[in-house]
Amino acid sequence: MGNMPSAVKHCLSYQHLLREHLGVGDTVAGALEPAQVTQLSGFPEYVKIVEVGPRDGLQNEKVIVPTDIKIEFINQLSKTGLSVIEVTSFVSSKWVPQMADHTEVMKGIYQYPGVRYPVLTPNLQGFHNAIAAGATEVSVFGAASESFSKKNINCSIEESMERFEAVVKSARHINVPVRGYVSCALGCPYEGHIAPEKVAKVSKQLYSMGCYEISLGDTIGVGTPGSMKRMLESVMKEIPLSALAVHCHDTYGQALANILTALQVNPILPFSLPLSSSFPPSLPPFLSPSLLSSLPSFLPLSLSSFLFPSLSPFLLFFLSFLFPFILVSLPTFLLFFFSVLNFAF
Ligand SMILES: CC(C)(COP(=O)([O-])OP(=O)([O-])OC[C@H]1O[C@@H](n2cnc3c(N)ncnc32)[C@H](O)[C@@H]1OP(=O)([O-])[O-])[C@@H](O)C(=O)NCCC(=O)NCCSC(=O)C[C@@](C)(O)CC(=O)[O-]
Repeated sequence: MGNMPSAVKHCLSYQHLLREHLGVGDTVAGALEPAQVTQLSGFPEYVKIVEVGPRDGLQNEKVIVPTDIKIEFINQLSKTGLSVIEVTSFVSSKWVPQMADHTEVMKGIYQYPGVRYPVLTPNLQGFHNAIAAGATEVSVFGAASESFSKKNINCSIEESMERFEAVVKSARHINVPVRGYVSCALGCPYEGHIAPEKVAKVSKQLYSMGCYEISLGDTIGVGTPGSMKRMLESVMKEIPLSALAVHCHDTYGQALANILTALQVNPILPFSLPLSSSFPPSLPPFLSPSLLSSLPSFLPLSLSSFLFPSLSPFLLFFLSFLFPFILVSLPTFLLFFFSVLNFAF
């Protein structure tokens, strides 16, 4: 799509998605016919959003963001109604200098009641540092690709599992919940295609050792609805859907399509995807994050490096099925109102 701004690309793929996958014409969600709204039913009632901007977003910034700005950023995010904000990584500053201020950030933020602030911990050293800095939830991060594991955390998948077991064991002693990431769930920058069975295997290992949620990362954004579906179907054979999350990078503008597919895979059971986008303070009231976080927990969703303008149509579309009453009843009410006026005068 050449130099088209990413927000426009998302809108285009959103329309494409409606047409191709849901049989809905050139329309926006707010203008769906009642029959089309019914077609969209079967989605989970709630999406849990795991905001990962302060970690996954800032770790990729060429210019290192000053610590006080990070703290302010996280404090502002906390006020939006998000229930989970990934704060930083307790990793080596030689590997990721952007996260070198992890301790200061963790100690500096205001931890709002009701908001959780997980941090990444690749090994016991990171875990102990995180706990000492005040972390109350951590995430281990493995990969379904050997090459990626070596490049990212300098060990094989097998070695990483041993390290993570040690972290989970220590965390359990002090009642600290642990999330598990599986990178390269839909493709690897070094190995290309990754078999869904490999993703399922690593996911199962993490879940079996005690990670309460497994976040399946499309690390380089090469996933498509088809590969997302195949991968999820494979992972779902090994671990319950209620323990799954997805983490979609939008590198090629496919994140919305992939998330929609994930939402459709099994609408009956609880589901979890992390959606790492920050909300602007001025959402329309019916799309407010506090509304999202107050709905029953069915689905966490993580979409990395996502901008609000591209998120908005998705949320509008996704939430519209929650409001068929509003969509249908407003025109009906107006018709009724005007026909009464007509009758009266
Ligand atoms: C895992 C290590 C540390 C292994 O790195 P290593 O060099 O193999 O570690 P080591 O155990 O041999 O120790 C070497 C040095 O590192 C230090 N060290 C050892 N551990 C730590 C620690 N926890 N915190 C701080 N320092 C640490 C240790 O103290 C020692 O220091 P020295 O004696 O040389 O001064 C390294 O590879 C690393 O830090 N990797 C970070 C990778 C990373 O953060 N990647 C980005 C996050 S993952 C991601 O973005 C994917 C995700 C989650 O978003 C999902 C998706 O999109 O797919």
